[in-house]
Amino acid sequence: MDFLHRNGVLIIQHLQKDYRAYYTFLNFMSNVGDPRNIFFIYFPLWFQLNQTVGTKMIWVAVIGDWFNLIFKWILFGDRPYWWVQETQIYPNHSSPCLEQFPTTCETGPGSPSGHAMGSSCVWYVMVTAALSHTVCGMDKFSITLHRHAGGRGL
Ligand SMILES: O=P(O)(O)OC[C@H]1O[C@@H](O)[C@H](O)[C@@H](O)[C@@H]1O
Repeated sequence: MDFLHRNGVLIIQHLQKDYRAYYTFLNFMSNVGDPRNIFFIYFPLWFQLNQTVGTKMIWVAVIGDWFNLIFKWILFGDRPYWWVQETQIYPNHSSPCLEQFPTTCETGPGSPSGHAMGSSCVWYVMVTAALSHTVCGMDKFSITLHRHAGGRGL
């Protein structure tokens, strides 16, 4: 497990150091996908626009959170920012310094990440809804075009 955590810390350090320029963008994407927005924003909004997508959104929130809770009970994983303080693998107080953000300062088990699971579900529902809307719109457009061309005998 230490091997996994150690490599996780290396990846976090790499992202925090080399992708600092993308901080605003990544933080924005993370906040947009925040599962708590489902109840306050996405579900009411989508339910007005499209009931199927709205219902899908609420099911994703409920089932995703439930699975996350079960997996957290089973895995009971350490969070990187406390693991680096507790592990003995870094000699003489040489533990790496990891930057923390409001969403990472949680006190419960960290694995699997509820934020990552929830955000990917939110993004999946929104992207598939947007894609099917676009494809549907293009299909209607091509049918209209076809009829129009057929009516003119082209
Ligand atoms: O399990 P993680 O990754 O710390 O994420 C949990 C948190 O993720 C956030 O996105 C949710 O808004 C919080 O409600 C939740 O507690």
